[in-house]
Amino acid sequence: MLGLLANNTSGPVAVELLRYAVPLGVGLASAAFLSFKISSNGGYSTDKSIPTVRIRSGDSTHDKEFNESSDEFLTMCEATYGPVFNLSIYGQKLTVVSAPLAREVFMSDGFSFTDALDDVSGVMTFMMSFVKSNRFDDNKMIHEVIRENLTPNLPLFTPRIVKHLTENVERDLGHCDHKLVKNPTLIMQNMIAQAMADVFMGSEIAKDPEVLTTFIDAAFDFGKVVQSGNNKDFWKNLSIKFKYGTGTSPMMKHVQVLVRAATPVVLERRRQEAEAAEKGVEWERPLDVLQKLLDSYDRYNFVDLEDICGQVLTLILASVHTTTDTSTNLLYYLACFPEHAQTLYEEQQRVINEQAAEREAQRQKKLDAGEVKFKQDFVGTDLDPEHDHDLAAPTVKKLVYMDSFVREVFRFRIDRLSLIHSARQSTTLSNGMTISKGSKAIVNIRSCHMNPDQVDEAPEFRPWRFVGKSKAATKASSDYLPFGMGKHACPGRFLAIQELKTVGAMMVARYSKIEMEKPEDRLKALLSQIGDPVDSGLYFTSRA
Ligand code: HEM
Repeated sequence: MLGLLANNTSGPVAVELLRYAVPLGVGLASAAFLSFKISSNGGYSTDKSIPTVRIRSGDSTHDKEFNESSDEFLTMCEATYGPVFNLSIYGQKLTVVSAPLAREVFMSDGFSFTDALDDVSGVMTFMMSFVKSNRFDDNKMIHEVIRENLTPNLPLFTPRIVKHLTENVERDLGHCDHKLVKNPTLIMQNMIAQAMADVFMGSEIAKDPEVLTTFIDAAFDFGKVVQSGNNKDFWKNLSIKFKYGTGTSPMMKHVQVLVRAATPVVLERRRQEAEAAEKGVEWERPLDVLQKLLDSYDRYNFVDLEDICGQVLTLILASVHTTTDTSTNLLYYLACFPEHAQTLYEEQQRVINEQAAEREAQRQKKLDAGEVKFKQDFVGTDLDPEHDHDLAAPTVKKLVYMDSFVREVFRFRIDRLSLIHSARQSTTLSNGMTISKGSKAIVNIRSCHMNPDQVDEAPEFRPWRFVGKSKAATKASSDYLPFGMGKHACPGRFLAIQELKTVGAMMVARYSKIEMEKPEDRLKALLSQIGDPVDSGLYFTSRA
């Protein structure tokens, strides 16, 4: 069934490895997960006006109290100490910044998420080992490439994404009669990797089984290095630089897979482009990120194809694992709230029926006007009746209940403390407190997502709360931070949400029931974080 997967991602080992995979879109990698990698770097702000929360007698840190009930503990801290306070938690000394000041952490240039990630894991040295250009640009190039090329072309990418998702779900899940899938992540990762491979490298290269394996395994291999201890330790860091700074990075094998698969395709594209130029006709540029990078060769001073494939690898690390994790989590929400799955199904039926009727009306209009002679002349055109019921981009856009559901899942499933930022310079918040240079601020996401002033009945999962509001699942704001916000807000969120909504729509269309294998794990499933897979499998039952 999952024949294309490499051995190490197709069994229980994969689940274990998930714990260690830290993709670049590390917003999801919880502070708890990163904790064991840091001991003394940074620390809390030296500003004396920031209170330090008293440690409970008998404890040596705040971990135990936090773990007993993070909501209660954080509410108590805010009530007693105000929105900014210091904690000794996750093996670190962190300054917690809560709403309404949390947004300032994202909006100020004084704070960096990437620096914090590097501080706790030494990840940048490793990242630098497989790209040759744009190394210290603070993700500017990759951000631009996504913003200017990928996001605006999403409507064109959507049919290809849908095709891969559909093919995969039909092959790996198919018709089910209360079929137990022990590890739905494996199905999701295959689907997402294939769709991403098509978008990033183009349809032809995406067919290559080794490329697909790279899309799946890269984050695991990356995680294995990044998780291996306190990389900021001087000797450890030096050894990482020595080991991975010289082209011997374990990621290079993935770059080489991409280079090998891309080389003939790129040569053929060059040939076609030259031929078109010779004939004076316009060459129809292939639609994928690879082509966009090739076209931007001079703009970004890329060094060679290996460099370009290294940049694609960065994108893979940011996208595949994060989107796989959230798609899998979405399935658990559908299982936990079957009554809402029915509403989502009905919405989809309605929207698709409207689409089909609209297309039929357009065909009729053309026939009436004599623009098209016979009905069968529409076959193979944009108005081919075969595609009347497809999930096209405008259709996915109209799934407002699905959008609200997805946003509510992200809101509800928050990691209470997350998105650590390093202070690049001393920065004074609007309440007068200063986060001193070199210290670490962590965002109290609970105070943002569960803020009773902004969110009605915040502790409740209310999936339709955003319907009719201008709060799309892609829209970052101070009460919705799964993608961060401000200048560095995740540029891939438009693609990620498009895929998530499509996965959700496909699943409710195909399966009348998705159920938890172990209903007692319900709460864990709802609140599980990346790298912390749920123990319970899922049962699937097809619609009649
Ligand atoms: C559900 C899936 C995803 C989640 C939850 C997620 C989350 C995040 C978060 C929290 C950040 C940090 C934002 C900050 O610094 O404030 C981030 C950054 C980033 N993400 Fe995503 N991401 C996802 C998918 C993707 C995808 C599909 C792509 C690529 C197509 C991508 C590319 C990036 C890049 C390049 C950055 C760095 C941006 C910068 O530093 O300017 N992500 N992501």
